[in-house]
Amino acid sequence: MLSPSLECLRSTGWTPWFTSPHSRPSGSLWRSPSSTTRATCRGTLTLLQVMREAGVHRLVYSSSATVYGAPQYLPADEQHPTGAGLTNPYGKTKYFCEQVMQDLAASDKEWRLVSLRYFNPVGAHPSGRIGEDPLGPPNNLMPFVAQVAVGKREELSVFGDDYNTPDGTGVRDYVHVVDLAEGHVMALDKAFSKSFRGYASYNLGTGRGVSVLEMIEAFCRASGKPVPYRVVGRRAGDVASVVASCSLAEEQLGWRARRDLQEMCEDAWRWQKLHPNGFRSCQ
Ligand SMILES: O=c1ccn([C@@H]2O[C@H](COP(=O)(O)OP(=O)(O)O[C@H]3O[C@H](CO)[C@H](O)[C@H](O)[C@H]3O)[C@@H](O)[C@H]2O)c(=O)[nH]1
Repeated sequence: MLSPSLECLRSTGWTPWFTSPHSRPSGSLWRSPSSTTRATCRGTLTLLQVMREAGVHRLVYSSSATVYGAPQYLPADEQHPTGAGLTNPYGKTKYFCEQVMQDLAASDKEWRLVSLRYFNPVGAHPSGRIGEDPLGPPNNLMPFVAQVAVGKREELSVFGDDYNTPDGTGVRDYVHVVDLAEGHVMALDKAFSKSFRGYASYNLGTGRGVSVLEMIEAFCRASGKPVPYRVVGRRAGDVASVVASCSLAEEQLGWRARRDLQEMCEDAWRWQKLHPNGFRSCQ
């Protein structure tokens, strides 16, 4: 099983490797906890093992703000405790993988491991040619809102309006996928910088909290379409608010999110409008 990957790593020589965040389950964060654990943990452990065998020691890792669980303070910086009070199995797997990488870096000075803690990636490429194409009903907020706006779904279920937030709905730190992509380029520079060894994690967000209702409003403005919604009960594993402090990424990677909520909605809408059936519309 390891040989093709090993060959691939050897042939690319020094190229660092990313792990995909796609090990996130497509349904609820609680669905199939064993397959989530298998995909995230086994995938990461296998990759690290193959990298070591191939003599490749640089990695930019896709982690998640879920490692902070229900945050004890906001905005959450990288010093915020991780692993305590994790609210779903996905968060536990990301926490575990971060711990493994820290141990690895402590045991062998060759490693240069950069973990990026994504907050809530949304939006699409501004060309409208690359976007999110969930299989089945979207689990995440923005793709669901986009599918309601384009008429594929009747209404959005808002999961709870009794949180301790300004309008009672969940608050998240949404970050444009192109900003996120740029963060990876900066992280690569870090992994290759002469002064860096070991392990480091960085938050990638905007530092701005947006509620579910604010997101609906912004999307209606960007699309010119109505987004009917109905408030239902809370979703298991959700927390009230998660907002990033991104000053470490700015200081050490030179990265800062530059795109605002309106741009996130406009780009997501362009993709959705041009490709109502996702990549199947491209054929
Ligand atoms: O149909 C929906 C979907 C979501 N929400 C609400 O919208 C907010 C955002 O929910 P998402 O599912 O879009 O995102 P999460 O915050 O649950 O999870 C995301 O952020 C996490 C970090 O905080 C992880 O990175 C995870 O992989 C990523 O999907 C939450 O308040 C949620 O309750 C709804 O009201 N209705």
